[in-house]
Amino acid sequence: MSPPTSPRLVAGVDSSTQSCKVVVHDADTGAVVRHGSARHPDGTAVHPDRWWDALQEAAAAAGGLDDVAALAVGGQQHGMVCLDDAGEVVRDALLWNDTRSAAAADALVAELPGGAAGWAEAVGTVPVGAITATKLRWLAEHEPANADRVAAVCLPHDWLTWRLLGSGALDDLVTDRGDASGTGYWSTPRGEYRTDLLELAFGRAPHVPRVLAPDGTAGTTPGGALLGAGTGDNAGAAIGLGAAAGDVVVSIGTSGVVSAVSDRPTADPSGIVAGFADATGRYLPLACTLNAARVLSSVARMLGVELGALADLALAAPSGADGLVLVPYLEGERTPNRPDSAAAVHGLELGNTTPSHLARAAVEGLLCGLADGLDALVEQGSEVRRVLLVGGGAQSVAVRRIAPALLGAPVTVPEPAEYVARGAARQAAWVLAGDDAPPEWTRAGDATFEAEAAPSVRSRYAEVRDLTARRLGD
Ligand SMILES: Nc1ncnc2c1ncn2[C@@H]1O[C@H](COP(=O)(O)OP(=O)(O)O)[C@@H](O)[C@H]1O
Ligand SMILES: O=C(CO)[C@@H](O)[C@H](O)COP(=O)(O)O
Repeated sequence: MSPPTSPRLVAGVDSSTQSCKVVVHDADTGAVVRHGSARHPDGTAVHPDRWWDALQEAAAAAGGLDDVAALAVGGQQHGMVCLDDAGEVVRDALLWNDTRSAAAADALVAELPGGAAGWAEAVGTVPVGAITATKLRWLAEHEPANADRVAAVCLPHDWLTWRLLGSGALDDLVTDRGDASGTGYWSTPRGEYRTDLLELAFGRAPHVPRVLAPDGTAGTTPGGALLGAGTGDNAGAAIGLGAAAGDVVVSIGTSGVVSAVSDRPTADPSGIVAGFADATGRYLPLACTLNAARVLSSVARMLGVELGALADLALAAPSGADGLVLVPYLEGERTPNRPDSAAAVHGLELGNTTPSHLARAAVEGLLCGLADGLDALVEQGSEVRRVLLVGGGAQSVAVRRIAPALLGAPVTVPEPAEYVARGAARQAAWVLAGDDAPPEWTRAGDATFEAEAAPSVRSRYAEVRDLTARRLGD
């Protein structure tokens, strides 16, 4: 009898806003073999070395990567990583949720002929403070000495892939179409860089990463593992979930995201739907809010309870919280574009001033913002057969139960797993196999939630969502 053979292993990395997760999978079946994670620092400007440190810590916690045949990195989108001509980081990266470039975004929208519609046609997305191009404009205007040092600009997953490659040569920087499509200077409909828009934003065109095909390889790590192209975290989640036509993915992490894979690019001049690309050669129209899981943790802190108790409180109040509405713009907001707004509570009456009502209003406010994004996605042509709910916030039983009523569709909660890391690992397995399509990895353990639609909760939220105070900032 021949001895049992060990499975071939692949790893996926999710370098997200709050943490880094490393998951090692069986390349053939997708089964999780081992995993580890490490925290990222708080804040919206972070030195990329901290992501590298967290990746090392998470990989060690996952039992190391020495026996892994291939790996790929999924990462938070849009963050501006600037390198000088020696490959040194010029300044802390400005993350997707850093809103200091909101005025630069307005200026860039005004400067392109056609304004918002012109940008939507050109690259698929109307720039807001999240988009990399606006951060470059901010840098050029506010830190000219740093701007002068910039030889190359890339994104978090590009930089980590480059560090894993280890050559240190700027020419070895690579990205993929999923993450490139969030820069504001790569055209989703045309599949190529718009160097003219990079120059418009920054005044000149620094070196940018080569865009690999979805099954392309960045090379080999010094340890001998094949490196996949990697992608942005939302494209990573879509491939990790195996999202198909009619599936809408709602992710409640640091950001709130509603996205759907599509065979055609979108161009939404309202700016609500960002016309991104996915990690398989298709498209990923997406609406992203700045305020998601942290709405729940913040309100839990206000009420002095844990997240589980917050969910119980929310479920103890009636639908609509007897008129209490929480508009959750704790960090300003991106969709809708309200970078200067603070959060608000409306509709206080003697009868609804209980912890339970506030907890309910927090869950409903968070979900109403995502439901607005879902409506916009449908207007852009996405079909909704079911909603797949993922991210840390999907662990909340209140979110699971209330989401179908506000999103207007059955909500499927896949078995808790790191779907971004799984997507990156599936991409790595695809590169390793050299096949035409990613390997078939099956998922088990979906739970489905249904509820009667609650249009009155949506309309009460819509009445007050623009009634907010100005944000004083941090
Ligand atoms: N049971 C829960 N209820 C509500 N929020 C939760 C729960 N479990 C985790 N979270 C939140 O999920 C967030 C982390 O989710 P994750 O998807 O990993 O975020 P990110 O990818 O942005 O780092 C944290 O803000 C955490 O508080
Ligand atoms: O900016 C976007 C999408 O456009 C965010 O979704 C970021 O990609 C960060 O994601 P999380 O850390 O919340 O997963």
